[in-house]
Amino acid sequence: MIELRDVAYSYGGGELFSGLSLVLAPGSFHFLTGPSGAGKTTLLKLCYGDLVPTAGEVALFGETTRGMARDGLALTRRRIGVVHQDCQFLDHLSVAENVALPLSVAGRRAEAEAYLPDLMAWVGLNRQAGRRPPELSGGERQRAALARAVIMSPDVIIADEPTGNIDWEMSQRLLALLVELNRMGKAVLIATHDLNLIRAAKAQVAARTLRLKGRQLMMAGAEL
Ligand SMILES: Nc1ncnc2c1ncn2[C@@H]1O[C@H](COP(=O)(O)OP(=O)(O)OP(=O)(O)O)[C@@H](O)[C@H]1O
Repeated sequence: MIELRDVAYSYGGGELFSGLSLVLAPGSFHFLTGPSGAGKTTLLKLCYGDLVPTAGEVALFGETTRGMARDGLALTRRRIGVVHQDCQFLDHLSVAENVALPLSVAGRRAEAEAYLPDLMAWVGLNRQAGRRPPELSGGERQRAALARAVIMSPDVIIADEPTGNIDWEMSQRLLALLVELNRMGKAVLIATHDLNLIRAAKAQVAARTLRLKGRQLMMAGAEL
């Protein structure tokens, strides 16, 4: 579904990484780790077409992102749900309206209304649905961001440090949701520093751990 072939990326200075290849198959579960600044967020952005590689190719559902027209890219991106590191919301809208935003923007407001109650219940936020985003705790924000990422029924979920600022219990809850999505057949890719989270996940799913270090992507050892 997502394939990186011999990819390099540079923001203008030296290359962050090069010769990097990766395939995210349907139903796969990957973690991405590596030191701060190694390029994890950059790699995720390449995977969802927010950045185009400076060398090599990224193919999303069989189509390379280089030269993809804006409309085509926007349509393809609907098949990838992204939970961003800072998970920003529109503070003048309710939590439920924020979660429904991708569907509303796509002109599918009726579907959003039909689907929202179940989705809010699934992430455990029914009681918070009418609140404004600034009233949410860190863990609630992450779950709202996950709900927003899955409302378009994407085939792939990409999450950047989803448990960065939340406690262990809440991390476990978020992980359980991601595992459930994976069991429904969705490919999951999570960038994280949290080795305990990776260990907890490996007890539940066949997750692979990729490590970005020294400009290269490696499969992490069995100790993780
Ligand atoms: N828009 C940008 N312009 C120039 N340099 C950038 C830009 N975004 C990121 N960088 C640089 O690229 C490098 C990799 O950044 P990136 O955010 O991908 O790393 P990361 O592994 O996700 O880090 P962290 O774990 O701290 O979130 C860093 O040195 C960063 O300063």
